[in-house]
Amino acid sequence: MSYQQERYIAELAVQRACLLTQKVFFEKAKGTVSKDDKSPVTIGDFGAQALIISAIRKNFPNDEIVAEEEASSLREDKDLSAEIWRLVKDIKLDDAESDNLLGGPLASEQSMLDIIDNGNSAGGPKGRIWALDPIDGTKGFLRGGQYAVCLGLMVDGDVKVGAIGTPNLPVDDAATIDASTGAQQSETAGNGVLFSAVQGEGATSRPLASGGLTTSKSISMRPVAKISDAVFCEGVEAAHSAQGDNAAVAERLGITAPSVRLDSQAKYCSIARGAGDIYLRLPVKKDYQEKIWDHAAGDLIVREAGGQVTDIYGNRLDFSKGRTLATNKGVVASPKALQDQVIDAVKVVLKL
Ligand SMILES: Nc1ncnc2c1ncn2[C@@H]1O[C@H](COP(=O)(O)O)[C@@H](O)[C@H]1OP(=O)(O)O
Ligand SMILES: [Mg+2]
Repeated sequence: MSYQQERYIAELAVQRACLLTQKVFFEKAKGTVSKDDKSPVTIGDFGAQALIISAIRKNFPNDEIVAEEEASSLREDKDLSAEIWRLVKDIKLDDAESDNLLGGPLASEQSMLDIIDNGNSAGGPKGRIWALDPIDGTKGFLRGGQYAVCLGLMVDGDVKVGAIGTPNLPVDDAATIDASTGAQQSETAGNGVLFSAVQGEGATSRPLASGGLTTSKSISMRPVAKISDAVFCEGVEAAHSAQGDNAAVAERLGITAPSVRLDSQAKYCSIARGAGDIYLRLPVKKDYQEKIWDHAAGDLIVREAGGQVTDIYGNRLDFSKGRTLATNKGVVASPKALQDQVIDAVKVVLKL
């Protein structure tokens, strides 16, 4: 079966949620709140989750959803809830027909709270389950750097559809990202990309601001003749991946170019279109279990662009174990032909 309808709805739902996150950023985060104020993240996270789940409920009422947030704290904070509702109720896509496909606006603040709690599935190996991260890369979001709205559909534990909106990545697939600055503001013309993939049918990108699938272009990883010429990506946050170990792996591979640091699943998206080649996420804490919503969409997009995605042992990420990747440790992604070499280097560095 083809999942084009699911992809279409996922793209539009992510696109609409990105509009909300951008509005929150420009209203709340940019210059007006201190770095310690996490409220823009909270508002954007809950609002984007409500918008995306309502679109899934409208189109695929029987599907389950694993999403990062739940609304109990929001039910106790009436001011915050009202603030989120103020933003959520007015967000719509420019194109009315597309907006109708998503079911139009939510009915009330109460239904928004109820919808948020639809993301409480336990996940698992059976059935149709969506994995949603409404704002991945919250630190990047607050900085005006990279963040992503991520949605994947798993069927019987296998990722079939992925859609990722990256409001601050350059539209141009050939644009290189400056390793030292990374972040790009969304108010700059030419930023905002929507990536998507269907299993067996390739990966695409299109400008976030455009509608529909007609403008999508196929994307693929960059051919790398010599592994020492590869560019590697990693997270900005030292707490999320072991940057020293990442660097040691790169050194073993003969890579001398500095890493490109980006927050969020924008890393998967970047290597999928050839802006960078290898994504290393070597564990900092031995007992940390990666969450499925942090990887489902990106895993598929990279594999459909010609890459391989595994954990540090070379095992594919297993999305059938519940809300976390309970049987995997870390993430390593690269062009298929290079993956064995990269994993060998990882094993030496981590003494596996
Ligand atoms: N110790 C950790 N190891 C790996 N990832 C982590 C860790 N702690 C949090 N994360 C997750 O890393 C993601 C961001 O990744 P990146 O650094 O690549 O942008 C977030 O979703 C965050 O989850 P959470 O939102 O639950 O804190
Ligand atoms: Mg996340």
